[in-house]
Amino acid sequence: MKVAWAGSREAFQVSDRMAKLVANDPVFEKFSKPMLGRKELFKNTLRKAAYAWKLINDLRLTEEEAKWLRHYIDEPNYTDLHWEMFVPAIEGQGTKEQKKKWLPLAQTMQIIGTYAQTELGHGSNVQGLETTATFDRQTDEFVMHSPTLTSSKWWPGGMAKVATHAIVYARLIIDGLFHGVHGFIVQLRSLEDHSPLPGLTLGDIGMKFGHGTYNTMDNGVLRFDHVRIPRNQMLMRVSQVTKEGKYAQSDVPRQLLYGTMVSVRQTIVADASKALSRAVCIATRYSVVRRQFGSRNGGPETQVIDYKTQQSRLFPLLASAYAFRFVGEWLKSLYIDVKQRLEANDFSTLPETHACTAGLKALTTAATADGIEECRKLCGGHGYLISSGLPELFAFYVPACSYEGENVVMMLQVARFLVKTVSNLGYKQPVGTAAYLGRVTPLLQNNCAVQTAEDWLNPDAILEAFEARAARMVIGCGERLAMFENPEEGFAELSIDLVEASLAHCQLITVSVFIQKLNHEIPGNGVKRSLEVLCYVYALFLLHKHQGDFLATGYLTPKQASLANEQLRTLYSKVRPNAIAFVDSFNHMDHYLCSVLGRYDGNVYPKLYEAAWKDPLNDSDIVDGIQQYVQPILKQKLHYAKL
Ligand SMILES: CCCCCCCC/C=C\CCCCCCC/C=C/C(=O)SCCNC(=O)CCNC(=O)[C@H](O)C(C)(C)COP(=O)(O)OP(=O)(O)OC[C@H]1O[C@@H](n2cnc3c(N)ncnc32)[C@H](O)[C@@H]1OP(=O)(O)O
Ligand SMILES: Cc1cc2nc3c(=O)[nH]c(=O)nc-3n(C[C@H](O)[C@H](O)[C@H](O)COP(=O)(O)OP(=O)(O)OC[C@H]3O[C@@H](n4cnc5c(N)ncnc54)[C@H](O)[C@@H]3O)c2cc1C
Repeated sequence: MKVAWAGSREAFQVSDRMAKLVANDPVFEKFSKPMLGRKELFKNTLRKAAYAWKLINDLRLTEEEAKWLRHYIDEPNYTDLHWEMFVPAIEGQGTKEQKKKWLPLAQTMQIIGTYAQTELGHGSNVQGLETTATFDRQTDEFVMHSPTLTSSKWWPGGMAKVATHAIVYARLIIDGLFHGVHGFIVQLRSLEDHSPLPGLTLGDIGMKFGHGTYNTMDNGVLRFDHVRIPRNQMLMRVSQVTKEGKYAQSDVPRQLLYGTMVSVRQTIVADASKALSRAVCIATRYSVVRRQFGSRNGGPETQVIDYKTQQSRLFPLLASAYAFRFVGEWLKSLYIDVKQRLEANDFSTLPETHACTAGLKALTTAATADGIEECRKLCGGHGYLISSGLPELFAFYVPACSYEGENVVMMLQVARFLVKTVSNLGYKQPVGTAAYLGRVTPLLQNNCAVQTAEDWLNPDAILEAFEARAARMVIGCGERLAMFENPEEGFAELSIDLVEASLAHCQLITVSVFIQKLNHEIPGNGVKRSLEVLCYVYALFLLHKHQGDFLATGYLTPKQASLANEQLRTLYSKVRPNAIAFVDSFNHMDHYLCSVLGRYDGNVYPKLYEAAWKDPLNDSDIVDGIQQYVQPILKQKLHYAKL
């Protein structure tokens, strides 16, 4: 199962080696992080990042190994933006000459970059950005300027204190004409003494949610006061500006300007299963250790994992972690394929890839963030302790619902893709993830054939149910949209339904990828049978949660919906004996989990007790402030008993 989770034996070995490297090195200790102040916390992160870079070079780690190393260090920092956004932006949007100049500098970290798109006034609406890049023909330069307060760049990670360079998105202006938003490589700091270059105002935007998690990142603010950069620092794969000031667009579609976001959204989907599996591992192990009620004749109480209600909250999350792992793997292969096509100037699959990355990013991050919080509740009161590992994991993860495309905004992008697909149905056969929309007639006409709970243990029945629900919701939206004279007005009016239809479409993708995975790639019958159980749990849990959709579209009868729920209960009993094995298969080490409740050895209570004594408040019996503020209250003799 560890191999099935990792994707291959080799993938397992690489990640396992890197997990151990990090866990066994005292530099990467992280348990004390929540006790540090912001400055200490930040310096500590800089120290770890520098040491990691040294390890990467000394040990000659491959790109894959380096990624795992950074992952297990488990602290967001400036290198995330450098490797995941700055470098890919140059790779995807730079010309050959630009790549030749900038990539070697970035890949050896002689320069450190960030991705400066969002502003104080605009994040989602990229076309609304206000920073200007005005071409000056006399000097062959662009003048970068922040004309308003709301045009201040706001959020870019690593920008406040570390990055030497940024890809800055700004409105291109030539001779007073606006030519859309483009990316520019801008140097921010001196490579000699790290001071901000003239004309730039740079700073940190302040503390973020949670203490020891995202505050290791220096998210920054940046303002330009007429800062000049050479013309050849505009990323020019998509559009070019000549020294005469002529604006030209190559036959590469404009959407490629958004390519870095497609790349990172894909990574975010691939990473969702890491965060969810981490929370599920903690909650499952603790649910086996924790006992409440049910003691008979002085025997042990019931392990909380044996309560059906606990199972009904925990096991769907376990199944979701596996579903997200597989859909992440699948999306990565879709992305690699589109990347190769784009390099060969084949842009045909870009719209579908954009819809998949946007929609699955929204689906997986929302479910993961909610899932981590549910795992915290599944651990009862102790889940609220920092030492459970869950509050910090939640604080770290939850911004994924907003960054890289706010989730609802992303679902609306999926909706645009679906509406377009439906409106083209007469003359363009949908393919890939939308192929089912080419079979609307049977999907709209045939209803579910399930008659017993057993009938739900059938991948074809499940797939058809999810296809019929999504098709009926998408087609329904299409029909209602057609009644509006102005399509944009209609889209806005129906946006709630469109987001729900998009979610149905994305859930269909996750369910069908899970089923495909079982059909083709699982080594070993035991592993395959166990994963089949999780696949059914995932699908039937979604069906139960969204049964309103399945009923309202008329595909299911109430009886069939209740048979699905009955089957789900039976499936939970099948998951229970393997629950610990399922979570051990994630191969998460104690160092990575950083949780007393999720310890591999289950030695929870003595370690919880021990961890409590490490709190700085327990350094002495009488702490600072008691004499000054508590003793006087105790000693005063007030006339009235109550204030
Ligand atoms: C403990 C365990 C691990 C935890 C893991 C945590 C996760 C970490 C994972 C990975 C590490 C990565 C490190 C990164 C850390 C995060 C840092 C965050 C960075 C950022 O947030 S950067 C800023 C991101 N900003 C956005 O995403 C903005 C969102 N807005 C947009 O994308 C767009 O503006 C828009 C799509 C909403 C609208 O675009 P626009 O106004 O231009 O107009 P449209 O008319 O709608 O679109 C035009 C046209 O283009 C198509 N389109 C849009 N986007 C794309 C795209 N990306 N690719 C291809 N095509 C695109 C759109 O569909 C339209 O097409 P049609 O004209 O309809 O054909
Ligand atoms: C931790 C973190 C790190 C970040 N790192 C970076 C970075 O490195 N570089 C960078 O450039 N940016 C970064 N960002 C910024 C991030 O990309 C934006 O915050 C994100 O894209 C969301 O945009 P917004 O803040 O403008 O949200 P808004 O769009 O203002 O969202 C507010 C609300 O409005 C709703 N809404 C907006 N538009 C619509 C619409 N059309 N229809 C319906 N509802 C709508 C949303 O659903 C949401 O509920 C980061 C953000 C965070 C939280």
